[in-house]
Amino acid sequence: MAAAAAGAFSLREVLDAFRRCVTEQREVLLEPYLSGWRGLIRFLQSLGTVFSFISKDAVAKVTLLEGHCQRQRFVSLQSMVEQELAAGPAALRARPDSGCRTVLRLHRALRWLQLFLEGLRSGDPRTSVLCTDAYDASLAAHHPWVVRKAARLAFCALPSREAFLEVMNVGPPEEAVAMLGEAIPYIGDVYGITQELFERHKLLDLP
Ligand SMILES: CCCCCCCC/C=C\CCCCCCCC(=O)N[C@@H](COP(=O)(O)O)[C@H](O)/C=C/CCCCCCCCCCCCC
Repeated sequence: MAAAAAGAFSLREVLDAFRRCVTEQREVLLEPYLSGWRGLIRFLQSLGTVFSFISKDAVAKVTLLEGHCQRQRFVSLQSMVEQELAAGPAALRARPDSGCRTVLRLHRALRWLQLFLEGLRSGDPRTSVLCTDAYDASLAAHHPWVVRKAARLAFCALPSREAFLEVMNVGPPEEAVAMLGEAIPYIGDVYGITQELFERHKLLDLP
């Protein structure tokens, strides 16, 4: 039985989802994008209640996007941006539930993930420090003081590097590290395409 079907986290399945995201035309497909996020959230939920304020926010954002995809038949990030912008940039900026503003939050979190996985791969055993550094270089600037405080406190409860490598469910630590090396470029690719798309449409500061 696949690890995901059994409810366990599998880095392989997250990697596969992000690999499936990017088409030959460099479009980002939303179904595998959200599937990758669901896999990551499963992992976060397994870390315990101290992280539940983070996982609840991530679940809410993925659920909102799934609803948009079903109702508006969005297939790719590019089609979502195009359709939501059709009403004009001002109308889009006024919408608190738009797909674009919601993807932007996950997009910033994807940068956090990329930096954190690079840190794990580097061999540095200080997971809390790695996580805080990645957070400070990505999401922190977009969060109010109280969220930054709560997030940094939660990072102190992170498991050790060995535990992270084990929970990836890909075998011995050296294989887990190799898989990190495989996964990071796919995540970086999705991040880069999204960043360029949002930059081009001036959507990087959607309120
Ligand atoms: C083997 C290694 C695997 C690593 C797997 C990591 C799994 C991480 C899974 C999910 C990451 C969390 C994604 C959080 C999305 C946050 C989006 C956001 O910025 N939301 C804020 C703004 O939203 P709006 O109010 O504008 O709608 C919202 O205010 C946030 C609230 C919650 C706090 C978010 C803190 C984010 C910290 C990210 C690091 C997660 C640490 C996980 C440790 C493994």
